[in-house]
Amino acid sequence: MTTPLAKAKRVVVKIGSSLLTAGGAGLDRAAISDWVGQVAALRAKKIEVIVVSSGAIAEGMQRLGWSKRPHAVNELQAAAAVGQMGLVQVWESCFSERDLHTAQVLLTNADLADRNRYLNARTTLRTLLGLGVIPVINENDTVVVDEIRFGDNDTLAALVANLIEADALVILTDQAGLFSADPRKDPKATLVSHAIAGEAKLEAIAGGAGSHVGSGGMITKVLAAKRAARSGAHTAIVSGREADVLSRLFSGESIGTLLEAQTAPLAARKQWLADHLQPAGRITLDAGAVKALVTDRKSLLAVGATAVTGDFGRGEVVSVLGPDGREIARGLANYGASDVLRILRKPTTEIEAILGYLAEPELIHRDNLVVL
Ligand SMILES: Nc1ncnc2c1ncn2[C@@H]1O[C@H](COP(=O)(O)OP(=O)(O)O)[C@@H](O)[C@H]1O
Ligand SMILES: N[C@@H](CCC(=O)OP(=O)(O)O)C(=O)O
Repeated sequence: MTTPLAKAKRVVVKIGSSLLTAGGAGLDRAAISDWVGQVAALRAKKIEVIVVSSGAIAEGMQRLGWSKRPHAVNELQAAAAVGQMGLVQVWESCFSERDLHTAQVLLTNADLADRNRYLNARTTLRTLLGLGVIPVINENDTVVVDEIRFGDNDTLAALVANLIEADALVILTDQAGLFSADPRKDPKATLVSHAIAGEAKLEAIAGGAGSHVGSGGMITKVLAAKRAARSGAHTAIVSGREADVLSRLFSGESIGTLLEAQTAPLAARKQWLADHLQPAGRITLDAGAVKALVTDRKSLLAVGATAVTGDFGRGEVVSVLGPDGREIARGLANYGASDVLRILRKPTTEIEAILGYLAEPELIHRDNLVVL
């Protein structure tokens, strides 16, 4: 039986730090050259590939002679800046040996959180793919501080899969896949070969932190699969050391863990909303408004909003909370925070008299709202 990956036409391949640097010992050029050969074979089969490559910090540490990963953000940033040079040099030279062009794309959370920059990134990546170039993406570590970093590239890779509407996300790591428990700690752990992305039990078994070289561990991979599934992408978590791993995966062979996407793809706009990592504010609703949004699939009206926090402007993404404070939806606010405050609990017919204008009858229109 072949897996759904046999039909993939556009894929994101994420390679973790521990693999790329052979556990922290410096970039593993032979391994990179081998993956590049496999990517070239996929391209020859007309499969578009984007690589998300970690390893800048690990390579930077190696170059600077640091044996322990620093905690200070400025040191991590310095190591990333040093290491990124080595990382792209190796990717570039390995791809050019196979007559393929590469492009370095460094992204931050803020780039994907801003609609304009998100659209720019999407257009650029699509253009590169159209030109037959292999984009090599990493987080732009030097310009982000801890609170706004992705920190692990699993999340970034999932967002890239959403961004370009990939059919599949492959996460190459140092384990054979997702196990029933951390195999470093539990020798009896068994491989989960197939599951539905987003199943709650996956998060429970992936709880442990990662290796000392990588940062996310399995939990970020399982969450990345959930995120990727929102735009219909299946995720494979698999050992990068498996021979011909990419070629075999995309021939439909079952290797490692396949976390299948079941949900129909959301419209691109809604997907962007769902992936917004840092909404600019929060609007709390009463129970009636929660029902209108979740059950009746309606727009949000001011009459059902009871509180607002944050300093957002019209058109910005806000998080929508139920009376218990749990996030239930995200959407684009039709009014800025200070105006929302003035029209809380007010019927639509009173908005113009209170604010002196009526931007839209709804606080958030259904088309700009995604229930989580
Ligand atoms: N249930 C699990 N199955 C497999 N690996 C697990 C699990 N829970 C925790 N891990 C750990 O996650 C590590 C992989 O994460 P990480 O070190 O961040 O890798 P990468 O650099 O590839 O992102 C594994 O080496 C393993 O020790
Ligand atoms: N942007 C960072 C990646 C951080 C990281 O450790 O990611 P990962 O190994 O995928 O868990 C780097 O290049 O070092």
